[in-house]
Amino acid sequence: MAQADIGIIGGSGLYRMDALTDIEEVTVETPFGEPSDAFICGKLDGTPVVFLARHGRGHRLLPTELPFQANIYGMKSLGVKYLISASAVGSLKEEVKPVDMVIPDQFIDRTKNRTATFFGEGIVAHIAFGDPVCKNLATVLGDAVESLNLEGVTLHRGGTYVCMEGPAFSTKAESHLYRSWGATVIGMTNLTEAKLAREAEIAYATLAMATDYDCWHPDHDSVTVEMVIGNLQKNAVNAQRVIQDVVCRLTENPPESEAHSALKYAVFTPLDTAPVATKNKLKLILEKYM
Ligand SMILES: CSC[C@H]1O[C@H](OP(=O)(O)O)[C@H](O)[C@@H]1O
Ligand SMILES: Nc1ncnc2[nH]cnc12
Repeated sequence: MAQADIGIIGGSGLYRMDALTDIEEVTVETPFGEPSDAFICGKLDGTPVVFLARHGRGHRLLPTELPFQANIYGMKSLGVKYLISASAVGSLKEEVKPVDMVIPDQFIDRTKNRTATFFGEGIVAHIAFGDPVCKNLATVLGDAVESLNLEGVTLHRGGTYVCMEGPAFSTKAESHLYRSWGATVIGMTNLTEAKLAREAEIAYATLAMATDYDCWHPDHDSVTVEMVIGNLQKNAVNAQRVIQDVVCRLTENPPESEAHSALKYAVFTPLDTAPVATKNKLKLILEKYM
């Protein structure tokens, strides 16, 4: 099976990477069910990468329906060590305008209906998640954005991403509440992915691209899909340029990441007495500690 150190998950609007060459579609079977779509393995300027359309090609899956565990497990099984998420978000701050890019360094969990761990069934682990994003990967991502000087795009390094369940957008009361908490952007996917990536010891960072001002903004009564789609295409073009640049930087200088040893002190259950079936299910993730 193809292997790559770098994975890319494309969110709303980003369903393919135009610059990929030597493409091979890989279907991965996982103990956590079917991933969102086939993994698109290929090369970006000569570097092997894996791309996955988060909602599937054709955008078929609701945020709640996303097979987060299978997607991250699939990336792990393809050898991914650095995972970049490209995502559409609503802006919760005046200064973050639509088409701006934010590289969040924190998340607030407002999800209600999804599984955000690989563990359970006899094996307990608690990963550290105080810094949920890989700082070094986020720095490389920010440097890539900065170097490109994209027209009309301001980069915001750091910020808090509220992850809501969806699929409906927020009420005004919720949107104002999140602003009062000092949050920067809102989306429906990245916190769940970041947790699972950390459990799988994959460094994770998000390129969040604003599509709208959510519903708090006095000039916008409600968020509409029309509003979001208007900016998605521009964001998808920009995201591809950023990703190409990031891949080049990661190839030249792969950063260290604390995520790569996240499980070292996280597993509470003695593995020698843990259920064999669960050990087998988690072998890919726990192998180096067994
Ligand atoms: C199409 S607007 C709402 C949708 O867009 C974002 O998806 P993603 O994070 O995959 O880019 C947001 O989280 C919602 O799922
Ligand atoms: N306003 C918003 N709320 C949640 N997810 C979003 N994705 C894009 N815009 C969003």
